[in-house]
Amino acid sequence: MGITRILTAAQMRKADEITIASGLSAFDLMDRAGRIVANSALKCVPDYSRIVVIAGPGNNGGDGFAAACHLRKYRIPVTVVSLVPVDSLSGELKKHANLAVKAGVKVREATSLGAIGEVERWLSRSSIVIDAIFGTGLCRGLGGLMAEVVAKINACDRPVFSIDIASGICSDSGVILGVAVKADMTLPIAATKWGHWLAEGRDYTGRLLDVADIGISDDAIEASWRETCDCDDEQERCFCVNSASLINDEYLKAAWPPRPRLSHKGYFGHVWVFGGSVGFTGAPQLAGLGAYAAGAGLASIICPDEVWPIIASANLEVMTHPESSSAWQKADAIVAGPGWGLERGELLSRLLDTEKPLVVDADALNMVAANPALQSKLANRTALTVITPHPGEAARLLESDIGTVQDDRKQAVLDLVRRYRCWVVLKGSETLVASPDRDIYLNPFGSPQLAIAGSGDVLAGMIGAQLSRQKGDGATLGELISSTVALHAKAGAREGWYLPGELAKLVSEVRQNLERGDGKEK
Ligand SMILES: NC(=O)C1=CN([C@@H]2O[C@H](COP(=O)(O)OP(=O)(O)OC[C@H]3O[C@@H](n4cnc5c(N)ncnc54)[C@H](O)[C@@H]3O)[C@@H](O)[C@H]2O)[C@@H](O)CC1
Ligand SMILES: Nc1ncnc2c1ncn2[C@@H]1O[C@H](COP(=O)(O)OP(=O)(O)O)[C@@H](O)[C@H]1O
Ligand SMILES: [K+]
Repeated sequence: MGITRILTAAQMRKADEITIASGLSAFDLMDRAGRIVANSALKCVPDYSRIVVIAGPGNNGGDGFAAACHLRKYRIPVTVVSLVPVDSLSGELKKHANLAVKAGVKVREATSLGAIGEVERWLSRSSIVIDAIFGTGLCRGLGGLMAEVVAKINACDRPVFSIDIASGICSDSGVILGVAVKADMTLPIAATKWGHWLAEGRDYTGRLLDVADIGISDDAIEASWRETCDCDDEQERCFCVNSASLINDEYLKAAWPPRPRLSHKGYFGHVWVFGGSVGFTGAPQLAGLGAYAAGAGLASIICPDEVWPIIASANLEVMTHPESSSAWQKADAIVAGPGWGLERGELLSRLLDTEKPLVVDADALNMVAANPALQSKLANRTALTVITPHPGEAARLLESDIGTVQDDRKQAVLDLVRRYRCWVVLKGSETLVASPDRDIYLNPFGSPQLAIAGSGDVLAGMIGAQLSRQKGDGATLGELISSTVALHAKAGAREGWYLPGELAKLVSEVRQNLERGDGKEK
């Protein structure tokens, strides 16, 4: 399984340009896209009945014509409904339209609202509708004829197969630009786009098929990231995406290799959780359980003296010390914040001063958000640091609001990196992980079942476990942190209701399956 890249529209255009400049023609790219669309769509057609392609004015429409042509090779009856006059097409679009006609594709035009009844009739005769109206070139809200056609597609009760992205979804933000096709499946061309994942995009994409490889190389994609950065000063001001990819099962395997037979608890690291306060005695315990679930050898809690007896007596597994203890100085990694309250700024400041790998979570983030001195310490910390805000905490850290964070999560995660210069885990549906060098990893796993108080505490402890055993096993930091988010999400997506403490158990089951290498994790 290769890496699945995530691109913006500008990056996709740049990667196309680079590929074309290297000798692969735009005609061939479109032909390859069309062939893969045809083969994928055929898998969804029950018999050799008619396929209707709705083609828009740009290259997405061109992919539609090319697909129609390839479908004819299997003698499938195909109608292309062009939403612009076919005579107005030019370049490779025109060539593919001509080839489609030659191959026996019925080409019809619907270029004004008066034709909407016709469109409805063609749709009713199709076994599957291929949406080739707009791809990454959509730049403004749909209106008039285009909007009416989209409404008819959504009402036609046929499976809808979108080429590249559901028409009407902004490929950079996932928001609906006026109206959008509600696809049953989408075939991403050359790479996934942010719009498949963000905002409403994920719901409108339907099943996201494997990326169609049309010959745009990884090198071209990496160059597109570099060449679409328009910052003046790479060192100081640049906060464009350096790379973006989906977290996949390979990351999980890299992060949890088989346990060495001669290993011991020290090998897997000792995580220390700083947290707990009156009313919030469970949070550090959940983080401790999370640390064990992700594979830590030892987990301990340091909590305020007044809650120490409660936390210490509530569990056997996680060692518990009052704040006066200095045993934590041997920690392999520290998790600060779960249930800690807002009165622990001085201790947090000391932890920021250490060279220990540190996860800053929950109330520790709230203290940072309220205190410029802590902000500066966090931003200038040289040791490995991960912050794990949910959207509310992210808004506080950015002096913004939750709506702004959620409307552009990619930008929010980059803004957090720019400001705090550390690893960022922006939680929520489709959690984003970003490195200080602005490599972004998107977590496609999970379930709204995770929206339960305490599940974030479990995750913080899990990340602590990964940081405490970074000595191990050859996985990169990006793999370690993003696979931890994915493991938590996979465990949380398992059938049935669970309490956050039980989530730790589910995490440990998925993790053990990975370590055994028996591939049974679901
Ligand atoms: N080099 C190529 O030829 C390749 C093209 N590809 C396909 O091409 C697509 C991108 O093609 P384009 O950049 O031509 O973009 P689109 O095909 O998405 O559409 C752009 C056209 O739509 C018009 N438009 C935008 N918003 C509109 C609105 N709201 N109402 C009416 N018209 C609107 C624009 O003026 C432009 O003419 C990709 O999504 C992919 O499907 C890929 O197959 C990769 C290779
Ligand atoms: N709708 C959702 N879909 C997927 N994951 C979710 C959803 N809502 C919450 N989560 C996950 O659940 C966890 C909640 O963390 P957080 O909000 O910090 O909770 P708490 O502080 O109560 O532990 C995060 O890992 C988040 O990504
Ligand atoms: K489309």
